[in-house]
Amino acid sequence: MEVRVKNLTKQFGKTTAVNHIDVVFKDGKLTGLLGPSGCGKSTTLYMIAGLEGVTDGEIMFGDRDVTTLMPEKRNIGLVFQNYALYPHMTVRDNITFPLSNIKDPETGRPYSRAKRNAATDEIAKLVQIESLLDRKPGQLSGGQQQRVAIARALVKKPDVLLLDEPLSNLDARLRMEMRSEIRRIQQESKVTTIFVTHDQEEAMSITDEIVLMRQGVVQQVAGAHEMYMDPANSFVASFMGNPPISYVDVQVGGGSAVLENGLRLPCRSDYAGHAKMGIRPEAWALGGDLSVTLTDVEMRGQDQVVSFTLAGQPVRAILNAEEYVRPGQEVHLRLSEKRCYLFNPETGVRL
Ligand SMILES: Nc1ncnc2c1ncn2[C@@H]1O[C@H](COP(=O)(O)OP(=O)(O)OP(=O)(O)O)[C@@H](O)[C@H]1O
Repeated sequence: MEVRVKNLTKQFGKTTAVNHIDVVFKDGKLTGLLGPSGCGKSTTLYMIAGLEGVTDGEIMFGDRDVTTLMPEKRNIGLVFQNYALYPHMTVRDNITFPLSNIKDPETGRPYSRAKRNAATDEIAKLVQIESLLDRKPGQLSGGQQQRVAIARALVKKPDVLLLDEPLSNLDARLRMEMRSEIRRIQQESKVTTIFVTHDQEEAMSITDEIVLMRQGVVQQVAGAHEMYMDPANSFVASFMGNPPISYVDVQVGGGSAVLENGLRLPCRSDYAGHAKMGIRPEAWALGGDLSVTLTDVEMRGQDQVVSFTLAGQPVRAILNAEEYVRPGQEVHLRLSEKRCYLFNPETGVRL
């Protein structure tokens, strides 16, 4: 089911947590709600869930206006970072629990035991916890508990699945595993899913589309590839990618970008004038005619991240690790113009 928010706004006293946003969360897709701490992503999710009232705006699930509906009337599944399973109940009873609160739409009466069990078995198979159904949550690993929480959120076949930083309590290895599991479960169940995270890599790796927010305002809505390759502004360019993009002040014109010290970088653009030039770290390669002195080298195995300055401004580059380089060394680099972007120096808007 498509989720559409129009002019959605949340004010907490003087703080505008969410500032007049318009977003369409596509039917059957996994959308990441991404941004730094405090940008309003959880507040947006809570308003969609009905856990937080709206100050202004509308929330539509398909043709249904749910803006003022109680959470239990919205047919949503929710998963938070602390899974809040019932410790005294078995895994089976935890998963079945949401069905004990609602009526079977086919009969208009409470779900029969047989139907509850069948729904639980089906969802346990989907999230691969069939062998754990008789255990208590305390007898499960963190990843297994999170699978149970997802099963519990999906058992009543919600129209929308809402996940609030569901992986942040897991260790790094488990997080990677559960990332791909959430992707698989979402693709198999085809439930429209909104996934809150502050981790750009997590958002890029599993989502169909990313909504990137800053200070309550949506900066860009795009798939991971487009958002990385074609950022709308310098905030987006800086937020996506690790190591982050570097910036140098330039004067653009005649096929070049000229730095303050007179250094010329290739730059074909229709724009002429002062700009902030963003250079992705992978834009650089060894072997070229630009001479720089390395200030730092971080060996990562498959490649190495080096630092240097251009006209006094710090720049980071990812280089092939085959050639051994060290701090203090002078190296010759070339720049791929395709991975450079021009931004308005005041507003950060892409030129
Ligand atoms: N109940 C509240 N009362 C007052 N201010 C709040 C409340 N909840 C959130 N805020 C404020 O609203 C803004 C957005 O908060 P929100 O939790 O939505 O951000 P977030 O992007 O989810 O951040 P995080 O990743 O840290 O959870 C912040 O400035 C926060 O301090």
